[in-house]
Amino acid sequence: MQRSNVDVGHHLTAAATRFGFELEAPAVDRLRLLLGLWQRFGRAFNLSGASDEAGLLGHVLEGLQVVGLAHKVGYQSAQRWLDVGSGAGFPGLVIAACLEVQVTLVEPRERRASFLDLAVNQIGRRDCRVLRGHIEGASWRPITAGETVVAGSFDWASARAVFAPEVWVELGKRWVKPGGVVVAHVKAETGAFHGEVGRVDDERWSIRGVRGG
Ligand SMILES: C[S@@+](CC[C@H](N)C(=O)[O-])C[C@H]1O[C@@H](n2cnc3c(N)ncnc32)[C@H](O)[C@@H]1O
Repeated sequence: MQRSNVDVGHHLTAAATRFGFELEAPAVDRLRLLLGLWQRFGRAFNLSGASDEAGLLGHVLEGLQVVGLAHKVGYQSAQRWLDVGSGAGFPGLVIAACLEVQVTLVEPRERRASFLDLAVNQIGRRDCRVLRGHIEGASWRPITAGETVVAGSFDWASARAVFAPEVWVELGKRWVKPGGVVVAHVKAETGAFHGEVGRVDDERWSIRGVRGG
């Protein structure tokens, strides 16, 4: 079923309210723009997963849970956020659309990284950057020479569907500063992680924040 723009905006703002924050009009506009880009370019850039609006909205809503966690735990503008294995931009592009944090989106695959570049520019977030390469433990293996990313330098780190959650929580702690927060996506029934500082739940997925040492 095709929703009107009004419906989509209402759906997004209602979800944000459910996740404990107010989604402002510029963020709604950016998310609408992104939904258009995912639908238009999904096939050409080989972005895996849903390309219909209902499926995409599911991914966006899970990203809004992450934004809700950032509000709940307490983020500050201009903080540095690392999103590993962004793929089509989940949750990295949703974060860039909603929060005034500097997002570094890491994605090894060329066409996906090109799409992320395009999308970051289209939503007017040129302060965010897209890097092609792999995160391996606390090491960075670049594909594009000269691009660096330094372990222990981020305030927040997320990775959805890239590593097993318990592996990611330990790995992510190496990428955040002391006191930084690692964001994990887990099934709702998963027990609390050691050092967990907040969670935002929906029916299927639970987003957890774990404080780095
Ligand atoms: C299953 S997709 C998930 C994409 C997105 N996070 C999402 O939830 O839709 C995993 C992505 O992680 C990337 N990836 C895999 N291993 C990686 C690594 N070691 N460092 C950075 N990215 C990685 C892949 O290229 C792929 O785009």
